[in-house]
Amino acid sequence: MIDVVDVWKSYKSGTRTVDALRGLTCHIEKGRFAFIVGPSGSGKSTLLYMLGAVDRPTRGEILVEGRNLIAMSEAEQNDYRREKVGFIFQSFNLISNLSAVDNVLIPFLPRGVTAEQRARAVDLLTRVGLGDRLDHHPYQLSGGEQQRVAIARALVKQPLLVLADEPTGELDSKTGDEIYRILRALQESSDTTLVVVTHDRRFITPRDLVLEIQDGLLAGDDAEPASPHGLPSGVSAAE
Ligand SMILES: Nc1ncnc2c1ncn2[C@@H]1O[C@H](COP(=O)(O)OP(=O)(O)OP(=O)(O)O)[C@@H](O)[C@H]1O
Repeated sequence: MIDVVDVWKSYKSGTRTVDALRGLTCHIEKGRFAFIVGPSGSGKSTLLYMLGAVDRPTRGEILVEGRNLIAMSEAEQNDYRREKVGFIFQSFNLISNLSAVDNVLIPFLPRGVTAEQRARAVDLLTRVGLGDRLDHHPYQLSGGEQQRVAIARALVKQPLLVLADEPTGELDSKTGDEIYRILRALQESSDTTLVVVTHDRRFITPRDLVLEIQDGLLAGDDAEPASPHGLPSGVSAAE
């Protein structure tokens, strides 16, 4: 479902160029729980945001269900992000003057919310354990509860892909466990593909895909030319 082929991302800062990704190739099957791990500065978030068409690679291809994100126009990329991708951020990014249910409905606000969409938002909030907090505002919710609202918001449009950047980074470890339990339950009950950047490997199970990044490449790919074919050696999938 997702094919990343020989992707480079270079940032210019002053006279220096930083190659955040250096010809990275990987494959993520539909419905997988995939973790992007690796040292700080290795390119994890850069890869995640490329998958969400938040930014364009300098070179390479990113195919999502056969469509090349890089060849899309700005308008097509906006549609892709709006319709196909749910984002979960470390800092929740809720709107403070909206209730929990209205925060979940944010993706639909520009075009008007239907009764079916509202019902889906209420159902998702109930499934993440916030059925009795629908009208609470973010300041009335704990960090873990706010992240649960953000998870419901990411899933309400039934996206193809959910991208999470350190979703438990601002939470204590017990709350973090709870967030991963919820993410996993929601992911297993749908065919959504979930890609999570994390420093915390506690949540990885043998069923998950682990993309280990080092220096802008999958670990182990350093000595090899990036190839659009074959299984990159940094991919481990214990199935
Ligand atoms: N907008 C930017 N401009 C210049 N350099 C950038 C930019 N974004 C990222 N970089 C650089 O690209 C490299 C990879 O950054 P990235 O954020 O993807 O790493 P990361 O693995 O997610 O790190 P962390 O775990 O610390 O969040 C780093 O050297 C970073 O400084």
